[in-house]
Amino acid sequence: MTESQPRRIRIATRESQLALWQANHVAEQIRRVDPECDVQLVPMTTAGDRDRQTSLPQMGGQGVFTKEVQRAVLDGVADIAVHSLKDLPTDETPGLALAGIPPRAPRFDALILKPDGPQTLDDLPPQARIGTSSPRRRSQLLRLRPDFQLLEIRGNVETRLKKVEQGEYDAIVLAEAGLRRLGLQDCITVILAPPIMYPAVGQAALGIECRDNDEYCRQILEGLTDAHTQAEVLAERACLAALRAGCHAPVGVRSTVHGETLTLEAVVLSQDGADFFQVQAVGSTANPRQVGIDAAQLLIQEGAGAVL
Ligand SMILES: NCc1[nH]cc(CCC(=O)O)c1CC(=O)O
Repeated sequence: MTESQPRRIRIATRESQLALWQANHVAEQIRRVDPECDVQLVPMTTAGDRDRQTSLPQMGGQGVFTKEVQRAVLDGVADIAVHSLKDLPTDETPGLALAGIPPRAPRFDALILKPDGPQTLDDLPPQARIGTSSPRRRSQLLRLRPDFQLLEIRGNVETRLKKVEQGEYDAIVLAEAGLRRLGLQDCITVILAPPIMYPAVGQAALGIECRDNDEYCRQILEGLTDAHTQAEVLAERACLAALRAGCHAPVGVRSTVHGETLTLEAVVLSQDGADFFQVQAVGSTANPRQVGIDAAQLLIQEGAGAVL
């Protein structure tokens, strides 16, 4: 990087409230590491934002929130792309590098119950109506309570909260991280942590991509990266990739780092929650991908391939 040249980073982002919060957050971090850098946002609409009716798996799934944002960086309309890592397909995109992985927020799921009804999962009546379109959340809830009615829900976080407030659902499940970022954490009734509910691969983490030959951006993004989070999410993503399952598969994970030891627990469920496969792989933070591959192999050995 030449010190005398004016520096600029244009951030491609979806224009949802959550995506804008995340992009602004990254902009602030960049300004902190390079106060001379002119940081701008380039908001855009993605396929996933345009079509709010179709369920995500039906839309062809992979990359509905990320493709356009990546395209802007590849085309040179922007310099970096900020994604919810959970929504970013595990297949590498030629020309782009996943160079920035900032510290992860609280990663569990949150249960939001109708204010005037029961206030725990166990107290919900038979056949309670639960709004979630995520196969991972549906399967894990059905494993506990096969009687629940799992119903599709789409729309942004605020729309979904309104639907449970108005009684269209008895409960909904959303990521704690997204609610916190939007300042909506007060609506959370209970946190659903393992072994009740394993979070998604990459949940609560951000992934920042740049063009793979952009040395300035790579250096900046490496400066925003948290080694601990990076080791966890690389293991989680390697597991999902090795299972050849997408972000809509009923796969949950919990990774932990202690010193140089990386542990990955992974679960795979059938859609109805009746079949449940659970494994644990342990390895080194120096080779996180291997831990993910090992976990996937264990799952396949256990027979999880039959439900993926
Ligand atoms: N698939 C939508 C999505 N992508 C990222 C988040 C929340 C933030 C995160 O988990 O990183 C959400 C909403 C949700 O799952 O409640």
